[in-house]
Amino acid sequence: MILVIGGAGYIGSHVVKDLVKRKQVVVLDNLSTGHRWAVDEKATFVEGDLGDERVLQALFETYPIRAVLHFAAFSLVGESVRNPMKYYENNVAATLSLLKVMHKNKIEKFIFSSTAATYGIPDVEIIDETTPTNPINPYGRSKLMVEQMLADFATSFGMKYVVLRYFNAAGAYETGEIGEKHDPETHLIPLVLQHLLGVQESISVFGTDYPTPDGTCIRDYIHVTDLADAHIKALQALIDGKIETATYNLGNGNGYSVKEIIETCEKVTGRKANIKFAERRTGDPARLVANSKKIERELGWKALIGIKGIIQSAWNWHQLHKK
Ligand SMILES: NC(=O)c1ccc[n+]([C@@H]2O[C@H](COP(=O)([O-])OP(=O)(O)OC[C@H]3O[C@@H](n4cnc5c(N)ncnc54)[C@H](O)[C@@H]3O)[C@@H](O)[C@H]2O)c1
Ligand SMILES: O=c1ccn([C@@H]2O[C@H](COP(=O)(O)OP(=O)(O)O[C@H]3O[C@H](CO)[C@@H](O)[C@H](O)[C@H]3O)[C@@H](O)[C@H]2O)c(=O)[nH]1
Repeated sequence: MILVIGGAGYIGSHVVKDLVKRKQVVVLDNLSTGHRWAVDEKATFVEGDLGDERVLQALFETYPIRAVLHFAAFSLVGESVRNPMKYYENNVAATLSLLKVMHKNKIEKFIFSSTAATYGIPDVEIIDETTPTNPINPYGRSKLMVEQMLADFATSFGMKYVVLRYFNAAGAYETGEIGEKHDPETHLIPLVLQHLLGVQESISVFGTDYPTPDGTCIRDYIHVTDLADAHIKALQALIDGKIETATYNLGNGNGYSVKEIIETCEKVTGRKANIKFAERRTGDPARLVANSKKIERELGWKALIGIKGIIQSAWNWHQLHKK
């Protein structure tokens, strides 16, 4: 059985949908940002907090858990700058409780949702896993701290883990059952699409003076189903003993500026956006683009869906669930 913490959230619920086809799954989620309806009905659902050691102990005693996938976190760059305490408490302190209870129960296999935000402002165009980590906001630092704890737990306690550093997740499940629903929404692609559906009056571009060709921030967008596939492959490799510890980037390898994303959304939807140019958002690096060749080489994973497919699938989801 596999324990998925944060499995009611956007990325976690997509991984659960694919995982239940292969394994028995129990989801722990406190529903702080996730949704009960997003959890596949084949998974067992437990409502509870990651930081509650009694809840975790009960889970490990009740279910024969072989591995843990850990998605639960707060993950908004801007919010982390305004309220770092919230981030260190949930992302670091609560995760330490989890690792402690896992160690006590001799659960060794762990997959961790990390982020491109651990790299900060890299001095290379394309980021690989050897690029130095130097996060510039509390969110990125909170994720890097957990990565460092994992390395120490591996050295001292023999923990086996895979750190997956996602770049910008977007898109929805192909059946339209689940997709991205954050409240409030802060991510670029869903906000542009909600605007094009008439839910928001305009779309703001945060910063036009970045050192990029058109002055707006560049990101590498990765389809949530591609992310799910990476988790399935990483989990299997851990279970098979093919890898003991590893850190992988997960991106498409192509960067798109905020302006390019808005233009692609206009093309996919056939609608015109009302764009407002605004100040920079604190904590945003100018450019984050991945080299994900390491996981391709070692686990045979590759992103299959490009930017148009990502936006098309998100558009299908938003149209279906406008209300
Ligand atoms: N969305 C992205 O583009 C992106 C990119 C890089 C990394 N990540 C990481 O991926 C993970 C999932 O992101 P997401 O976009 O799906 O976020 P999300 O907010 O949709 O999902 C997080 C889930 O964790 C749950 N949760 C949070 N704190 C909890 C706690 N203390 N106890 C139990 N459950 C708790 C929430 O209720 C939610 O269901 C996060 O760790 C995030 O940092 C996301
Ligand atoms: O209304 C908006 C919203 C966003 N942006 C910009 O669009 C880009 C992408 O922003 P967003 O979609 O909010 O994603 P990021 O801030 O890049 O962060 C996401 O991607 C990171 C990995 O790169 C993850 O770690 C985070 O959890 C996840 O929220 C940034 O330059 C934003 O400033 C706008 O210009 N207008």
